[in-house]
Amino acid sequence: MQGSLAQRISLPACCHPLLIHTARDCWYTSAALEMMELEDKDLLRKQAALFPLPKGVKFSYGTAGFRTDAALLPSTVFRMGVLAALRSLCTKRATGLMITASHNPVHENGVKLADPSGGMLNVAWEPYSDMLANAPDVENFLQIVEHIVKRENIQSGNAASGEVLLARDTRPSGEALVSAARQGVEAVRGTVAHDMGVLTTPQLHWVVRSFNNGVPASESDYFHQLSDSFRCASIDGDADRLVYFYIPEKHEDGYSGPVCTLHLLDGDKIAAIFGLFIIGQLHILAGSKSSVSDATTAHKAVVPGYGEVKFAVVQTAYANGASTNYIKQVLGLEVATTPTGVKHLHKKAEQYDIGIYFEANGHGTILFNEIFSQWLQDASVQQKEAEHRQAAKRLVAVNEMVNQAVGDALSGILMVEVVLRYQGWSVEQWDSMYKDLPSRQLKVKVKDRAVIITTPDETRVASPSSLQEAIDTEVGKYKGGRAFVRPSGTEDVVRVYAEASSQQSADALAQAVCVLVYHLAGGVGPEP
Ligand SMILES: CC(=O)N[C@H]1[C@@H](OP(=O)(O)O)O[C@H](CO)[C@@H](O)[C@@H]1O
Ligand SMILES: [Mg+2]
Repeated sequence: MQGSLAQRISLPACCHPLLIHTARDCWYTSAALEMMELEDKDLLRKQAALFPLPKGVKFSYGTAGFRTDAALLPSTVFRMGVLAALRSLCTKRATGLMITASHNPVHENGVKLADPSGGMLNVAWEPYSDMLANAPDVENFLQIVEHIVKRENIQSGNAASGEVLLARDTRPSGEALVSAARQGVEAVRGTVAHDMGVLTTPQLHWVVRSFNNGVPASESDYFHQLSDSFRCASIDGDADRLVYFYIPEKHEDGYSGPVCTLHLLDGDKIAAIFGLFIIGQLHILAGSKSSVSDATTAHKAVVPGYGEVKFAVVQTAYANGASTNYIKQVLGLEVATTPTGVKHLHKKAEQYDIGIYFEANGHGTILFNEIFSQWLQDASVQQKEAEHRQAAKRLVAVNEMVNQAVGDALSGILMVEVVLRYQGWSVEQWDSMYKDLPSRQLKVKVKDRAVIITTPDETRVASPSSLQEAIDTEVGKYKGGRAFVRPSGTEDVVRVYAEASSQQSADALAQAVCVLVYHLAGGVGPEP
């Protein structure tokens, strides 16, 4: 840029402010500018005098703000407080000021400004930052402020019309620097500062943007927005059970009973998506063209170099019938059934090369047997086709990620997220793999729950036989009905489970079976 400083500053106000940018090595000295109101100037002068420029230092706004040893920064931060206030008055919207030196040593600190949009300070204003930060004395500083006010046509007012949101990182120097920034903001008449405390830089930017958009803008609103944009996972008290859920946009199941807008993706659905992912990888390894929806060919995964991979999903009688159908018929997988309780499911799953087991209530994991694990490890390196090596690698990764000692909600979440990402699915798409049959689970108190003896798979009562006959008659009244009872292994009750084609029917069937248990197996207390 050619021309003397005097020439440059006498350019008309409409010229691009970047022209002034070249003046950063010189001090602004024009007296030709109109003065701010006397009282505004007095306040600024008084406050600015508290923050003298350290000797022999030259500041530069750099890529995204000033950054240096924290001890050198109070004057710069004060002045940036003033600039943030001017920018706010100019735009008639809130701006932001962040005190941070990011990853740099703790004795350093820095300041950067956020524009009303929530983005970085408008580059056209960066030259002002440099000029203000380097003004050698108070009078010079005031002249630059006057210049900005005039050039940007800033109307300072009596009413608080400017707002600056301040935040800092956790450095020990942060609090004092925020105080300097606040004094800078409030030295500009009509402007107030809001201290938002410790925030990350992007949080401060988000807060500024939200504030200006008139939406809730606190730190907790930030976290709510983040968490609300996920659908949710729920883990139980000791983190060995996992379910997902989401609230759909609109309630579409037509159920007229108690309002329930929550969609639950339970252990059955987790087993289904894990099954889908694993059979997909086995098909790749098998070089099979069959798709998961081609049940007739999908049944067996015969992998060259290994043979048939024994792969099954293990469930209990509580698995929703729709999940069992889906896993068998759509995924083409073997489904094995065991009595309730992880100890039974785990033992069964160990009988396969890969065994997925899940109880509907979210207990479950995936087991790989040792020989197959070793084969996968080798295959991930030795398979000729890159696609086959990749499929083996994915299974090796699953083998390492899942907790094979017992069901583990934390590793389960990671596994679900990985598979959703691999499939490119939302939680809603996952949910739509199949639609749960309406079901109801109830419990009945009896004198002695041990009077009920079930078949090994717990789906039928072996004794008293009159109870099973009565249940069969009741089930026969409901289209697609299924019901079973069993003594709980953890509570002093008999559990009743019913499924039917509508929620009303499932409720009615469960209720009717409760009454049968009460009468035929020594119910106590009032009739259910
Ligand atoms: C229907 C049901 O949810 N039963 C639960 C419950 O067993 P019961 O035997 O049904 O009380 O607690 C077990 C231990 O937590 C769990 O494994 C099982 O799934
Ligand atoms: Mg638990």
